[in-house]
Amino acid sequence: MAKTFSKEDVASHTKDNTPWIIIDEDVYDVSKFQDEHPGGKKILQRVAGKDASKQFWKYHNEGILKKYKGQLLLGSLDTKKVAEPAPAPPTPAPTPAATPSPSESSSESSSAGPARAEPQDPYGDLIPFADPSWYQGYSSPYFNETHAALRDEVRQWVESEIEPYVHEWDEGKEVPAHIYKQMGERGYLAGLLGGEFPAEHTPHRIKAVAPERYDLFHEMLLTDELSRAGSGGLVWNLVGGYGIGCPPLVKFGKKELVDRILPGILAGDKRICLAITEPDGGSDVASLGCEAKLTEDGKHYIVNGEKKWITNGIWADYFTTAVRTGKPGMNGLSVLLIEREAGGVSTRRMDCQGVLSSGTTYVTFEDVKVPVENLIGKENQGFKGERFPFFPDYPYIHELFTNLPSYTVIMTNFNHERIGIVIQCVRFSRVCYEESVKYAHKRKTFGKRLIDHPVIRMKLAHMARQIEATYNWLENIIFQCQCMEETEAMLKLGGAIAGLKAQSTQTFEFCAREASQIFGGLSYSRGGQGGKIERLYRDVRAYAIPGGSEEIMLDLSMRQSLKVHEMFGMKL
Ligand code: HEM
Repeated sequence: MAKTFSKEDVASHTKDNTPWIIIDEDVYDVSKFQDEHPGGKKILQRVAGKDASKQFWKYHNEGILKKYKGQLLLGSLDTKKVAEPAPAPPTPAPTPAATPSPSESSSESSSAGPARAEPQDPYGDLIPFADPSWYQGYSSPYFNETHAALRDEVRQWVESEIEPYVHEWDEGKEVPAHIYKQMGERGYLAGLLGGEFPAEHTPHRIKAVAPERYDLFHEMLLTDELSRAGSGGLVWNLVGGYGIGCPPLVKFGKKELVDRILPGILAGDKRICLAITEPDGGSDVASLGCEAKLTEDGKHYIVNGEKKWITNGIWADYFTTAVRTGKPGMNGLSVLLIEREAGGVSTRRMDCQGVLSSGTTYVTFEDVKVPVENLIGKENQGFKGERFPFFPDYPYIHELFTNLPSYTVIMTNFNHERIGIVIQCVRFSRVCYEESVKYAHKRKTFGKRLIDHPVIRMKLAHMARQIEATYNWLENIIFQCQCMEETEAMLKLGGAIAGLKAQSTQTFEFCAREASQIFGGLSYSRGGQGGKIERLYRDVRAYAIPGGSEEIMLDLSMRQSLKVHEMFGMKL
């Protein structure tokens, strides 16, 4: 049982005698901590023996208590009421509303019209717009009890083992290896491949949801809840290289190669990244020059070249790499799985503006010998290849495929990557907004709380409207992806996803800026109450530029959508 103390007990622990303080009816021993307290020793001593809750909340947020509780908490006041036990989790009784995820609903039920959706139990802090509306007692056709259980599973992990340390990790430019390992053991890596849960390749399972019920909304939730830690560096460390480097291997790699290396990757023992961009070529992939020459015996490629801005490259064991195997242009590119242990692979960390713990890397390949079995997809068809022979029964789609450039290994990856970016940007925007709402309720200027100033409410309102608009478009896109075959989705949704990517990065940039104005100086210095905002502000460019810059995305969104709808019979 936790220890209890009377107010008199605490009062006897003053500055001269092992100082204790009270925060929210809990008792803390700050005697050993006072010398290292970043706010100063004297300020702590002045409240020694007293209730310091008011002063504490003025200068700190809840993350501080989570971080230091283990070290400083002695017990509570004997007057503190014991918290009611948490209500039992809702029984997973499938209601028509909350249950059928799109993949589960039959064509019969869909022809009967949408069922009336019952809301799930409210979850989280219930600050309006700080979480998706289905967390807060509003109905949704997309989420059932398995989604709610996964949300809680990830949130608890992030709040206890990640969020309190994210600032240190960002400053140290690294996330401890055991966190990545847990991503594997908890089944989260396996759940981030953009499709079915790969149960045949890993013994690891996600506790909250069985593989056969796993869908794209679960995957969305994983990334969303991880992003709540408020660090692009953290999310990119954990899923940045894997989320874009592994799907091409799984979808287009030879069975022997996949069977040999995928289980180690999914377990979190080995790391993989995607190596496309070069010092001389970003979005213009046709100009890539990293060369792979077939040996005379036809058994190996010899790879020479440089890659730049490669997320996770510094820690990667495997590099899903775009190489030139043929003539100049899009038709001479292939994708090779390069293994670090082959030798000739060097990696150097790059110094960047943001996402500091993500390990942005400069990679050089010097006479690296790669077995031909490591070719992913077909030679010279890494980007552009055979026409897709799908949908013969649907002439308009078939025609579409034969009229547009066909997309292979790398192109199929883009939608998945961009949706991941969108999910992160929406949550980071919510973090900026949520932190601002909380701070605006405690900070006073000119005799009023910030929230009581109309100009501050106006800022919050503009943040919220953009967040909700972006998020609702995202949900719709995830639903469409779930209803379509992957190749069809890639083509029909590519334009919308590109537009949404630009929408999300502009929303993120706006929210980071407005939050920073609300926090003032606290978001100009690193760490502390405005620490999340300062960090996210630096991370913005890492979202607006890679994965297709805003300019390219907006242009593509119109070009591709117009082309697709022309095929549908668009009337002008
Ligand atoms: C359990 C007790 C406490 C712990 C663990 C603690 C911890 C910290 C930490 C880690 C910081 C660095 C900034 C941040 O990360 O937010 C900080 C700053 C500060 N603390 Fe505390 N603190 C405690 C109690 C108090 C109390 C009771 C007061 C006031 C009476 C206080 C006043 C301050 C001030 C003024 C700052 C500087 C804020 C700034 O830079 O804007 N702290 N504290």
